[in-house]
Amino acid sequence: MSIEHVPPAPGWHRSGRTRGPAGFLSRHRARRAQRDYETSVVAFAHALRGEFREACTGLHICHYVQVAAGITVRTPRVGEVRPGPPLRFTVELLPGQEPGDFTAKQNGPRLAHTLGGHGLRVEPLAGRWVRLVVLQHDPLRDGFGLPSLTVPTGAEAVILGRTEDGITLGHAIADPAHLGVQGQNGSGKSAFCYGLLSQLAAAPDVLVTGSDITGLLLGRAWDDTIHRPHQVTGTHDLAAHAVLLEDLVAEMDRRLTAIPPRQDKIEPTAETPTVLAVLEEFPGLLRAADALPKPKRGEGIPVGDRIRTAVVRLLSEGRKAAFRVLMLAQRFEATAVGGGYARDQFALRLSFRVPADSLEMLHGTDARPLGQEHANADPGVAYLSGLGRDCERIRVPYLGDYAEYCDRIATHGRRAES
Ligand SMILES: Nc1ncnc2c1ncn2[C@@H]1O[C@H](COP(=O)(O)OP(=O)(O)OP(=O)(O)O)[C@@H](O)[C@H]1O
Repeated sequence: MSIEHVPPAPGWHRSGRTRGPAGFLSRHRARRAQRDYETSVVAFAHALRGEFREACTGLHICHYVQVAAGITVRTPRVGEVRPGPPLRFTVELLPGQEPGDFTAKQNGPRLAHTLGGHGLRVEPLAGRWVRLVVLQHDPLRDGFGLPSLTVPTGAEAVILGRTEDGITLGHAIADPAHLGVQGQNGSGKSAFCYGLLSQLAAAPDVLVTGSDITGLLLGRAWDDTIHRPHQVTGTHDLAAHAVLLEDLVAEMDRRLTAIPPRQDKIEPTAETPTVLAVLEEFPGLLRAADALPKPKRGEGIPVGDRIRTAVVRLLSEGRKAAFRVLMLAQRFEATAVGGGYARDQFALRLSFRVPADSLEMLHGTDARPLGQEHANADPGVAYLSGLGRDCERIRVPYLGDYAEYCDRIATHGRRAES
């Protein structure tokens, strides 16, 4: 059985006022409707307490207490109940319990299903009290569009996605984290990056630079913007990718030596922007560069090695110089992304649909239980580690088709001041 609260009749308000014409009869009806409503809320709260208690017992979110008559079960006490939607109620944790106990080990969806919802969000309140919010929909299943918005500065958070408990997550590119994104063909990596870059395109203290052998994420869409001269695309001149990355390393070194006294990092400004180095399909770039004829001994360094060295330096030393790397790959295998050391530098990691072993490779053993399920994830559903949160699945926003991305960059992309 699940519980349901029937909302009051249209025109009625909790305050007791109605929207109808004034007069004795309507006041009488309003008072009666209010009484009915209050009675229904009390009955609903009573039913909810019973269901919640049973669910907690079933899931062992309870204490077993030995009394003279045998063993009795104590469950967290329910306080205020608001029928919603969404249904929310406060709960006092038992000694030794944590807010996370309600969502650990699949407890969240199980509790929510008992209470007639889809998922559960836990919001810590004061002391031992928490608020439980029963979500009606599956936030991962419901896509959400990305409005045409941009951030005014890299210090402001761009929208990353929506969690299973319905919270919208953001991330400021000025925060010291490199981003690693993996996913099979068609899993939604590019669409995610279209959304991310379009939100950053106008910020005066962000420069979107990088290498893109496909020429779709960077390149033509950015023509006429201030970012475009700092982007290299295509496979016709692979050495140009190495040159760009080496130039970025030189700029990083210049910044590191110019850090003002008593500071240990560069504060991004319009003159010294956060440099977002996008590496679209990086393993593909390395493969293509490694396939070039090797220079003879003493005649220079192979292009692939130059790219690897530059990227490892950006990853390991770039954070303090306001350099951020956004690397995309179908699979974050150490050899494919410049080594295990390079892979370890990504503080923020997102996996779109990938086989279970790839998921574990990037996110560690914590991700193992979700491996099979995530291997069949819909496009736009990603597994996320980082941001100081537990690993979780999110639905990333969808801006629309590629033409929409081009339009947004053309509209918002920062231009040189004339
Ligand atoms: N967030 C999303 N919400 C809904 N649908 C999405 C989302 N992201 C992607 N899609 C759908 O999935 C399709 C493939 O997405 P996308 O091109 O971004 O995948 P990809 O991982 O970049 O693949 P490839 O490696 O081939 O470029 C899109 O055309 C779109 O229809």
